[in-house]
Amino acid sequence: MTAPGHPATGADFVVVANRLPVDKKVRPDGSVVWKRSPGGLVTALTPTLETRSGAWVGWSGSASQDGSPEEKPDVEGIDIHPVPLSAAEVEDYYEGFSNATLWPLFHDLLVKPEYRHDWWEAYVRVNRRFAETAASAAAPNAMVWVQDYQLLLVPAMLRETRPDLRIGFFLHIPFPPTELFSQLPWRTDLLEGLLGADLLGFHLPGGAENFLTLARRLLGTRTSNGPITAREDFGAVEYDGRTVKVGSFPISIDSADVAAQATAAADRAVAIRAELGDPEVLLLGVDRLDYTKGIDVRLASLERLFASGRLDPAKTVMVQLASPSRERVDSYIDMRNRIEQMVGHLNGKYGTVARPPIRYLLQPVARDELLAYFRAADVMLVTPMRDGMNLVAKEYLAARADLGGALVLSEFTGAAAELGEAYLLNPYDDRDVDDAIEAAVTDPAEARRERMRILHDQVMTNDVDLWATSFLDTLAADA
Ligand SMILES: Nc1ncnc2c1ncn2[C@@H]1O[C@H](COP(=O)(O)OP(=O)(O)O)[C@@H](O)[C@H]1O
Ligand SMILES: O=P(O)(O)OC[C@H]1O[C@H](O[C@H]2O[C@H](CO)[C@@H](O)[C@H](O)[C@H]2O)[C@H](O)[C@@H](O)[C@@H]1O
Repeated sequence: MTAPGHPATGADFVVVANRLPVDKKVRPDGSVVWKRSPGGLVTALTPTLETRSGAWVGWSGSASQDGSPEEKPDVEGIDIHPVPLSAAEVEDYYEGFSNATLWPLFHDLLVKPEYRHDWWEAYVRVNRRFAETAASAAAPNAMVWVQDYQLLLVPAMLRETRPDLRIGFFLHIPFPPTELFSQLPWRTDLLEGLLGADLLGFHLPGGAENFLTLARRLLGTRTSNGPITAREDFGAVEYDGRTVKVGSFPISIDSADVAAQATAAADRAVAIRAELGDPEVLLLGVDRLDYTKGIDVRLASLERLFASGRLDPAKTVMVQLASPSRERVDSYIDMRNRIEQMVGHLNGKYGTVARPPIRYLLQPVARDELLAYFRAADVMLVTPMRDGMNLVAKEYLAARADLGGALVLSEFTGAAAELGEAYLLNPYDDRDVDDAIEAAVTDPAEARRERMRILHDQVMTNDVDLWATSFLDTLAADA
């Protein structure tokens, strides 16, 4: 049956995400090129997008002239539907409400969120545009999968016009406890927006449980109270005559592909170590430059370890590969200045002209080069104050099919829930951070190898295909 107000044709499976799987680049001469972005989400969903008739609704990553319609890029196997954003909407919806209100609030208030009604109005307007584009792209009774905190209102907006659709939503960042979420002047609207979905997915059971508590306290809805476990036991909210299923689906990576590519990069890994002067210990950090990632935590720890002689700066090199992110948001500008000051301080104090202990790049690194770094590093430093999952940790483990290396991992990442054999640390406890890094450097080789064997197997078994399939099977199950 065709529901009124939408086309009889269209895609059976529609992904709705803030970003498209391609980025628009405008050349100096004004011509436009679209570059495929090799993100995990695209890799995970490509098989489903190709086997069903699949569409992707999202933003190109650049402001369009006056918000006028974007041309449609050609991507094999996926029908792309760009959602145009004007320069003002990029400021208010993306940099503002998404990344200066929701992002810090959902990451434990690491910086103070700003609550601005003009940003909220832009967020509602842009969410409606995403919902309308998705509604016109979807075939009758299609499955629509909405992604992340930029689009919290889309599920209810879609249901309003397209009650025939099966709607899933996945949150890629932590879901905060009621006490934090309730700071939002628009808390009820956002909660009702999410409850438009049939299935709500979170990385961890804790996020799903926070959501159930919130729905109960804020809307007085009936909710389940049994335990939630990853991919197996689900919660439920009774809302508006429907049951909304709530579950935990920890995301992962294309593990086999990362392992194969990293193995192929083994020679380059040797060359990287040589370029760095063949240090005794090579430490590595790889992050978007974000205040949640704890880049400052690891630099401060190195300072203490060098100062106390627990690590020798003449024998140690730390490479920090940072990719620029949200560069016009104040808290990101502050963070960048702080990190760059710390790098300069450490090199000034503990380096020689020929050999600074910290090598810092602020630019995205090509995929094959990144995998060679993973393969070269003795210790991977993943020290976020808070992180929904952290795919870097999983990429490092998959890259170490040789069972070399060691992973230092913050307990405050989603990944830590699955990776108990890592050198876990509390990033708020200086001594714990120092001890974990020192142990990862100095533990006997056999002990480190045994940890890596377990961790590598874990990531090879639980890959991104399991994430996507388990979510979509659960969404389809009660249709
Ligand atoms: N400097 C960099 N160069 C290239 N890719 C990077 C860089 N830093 C991070 N990445 C990639 O970006 C992704 C980051 O994912 P994740 O760790 O989950 O955090 P987030 O999505 O919050 O940035 C990973 O795939 C990682 O390899
Ligand atoms: O789109 P940007 O503003 O450039 O930001 C990049 C992405 O950052 C966030 O990533 C999260 O998702 C990862 C995969 O689930 C997870 O491992 C990580 O912990 C999260 O921080 C954000 O949620 C995405 O929407 C952004 O595209």
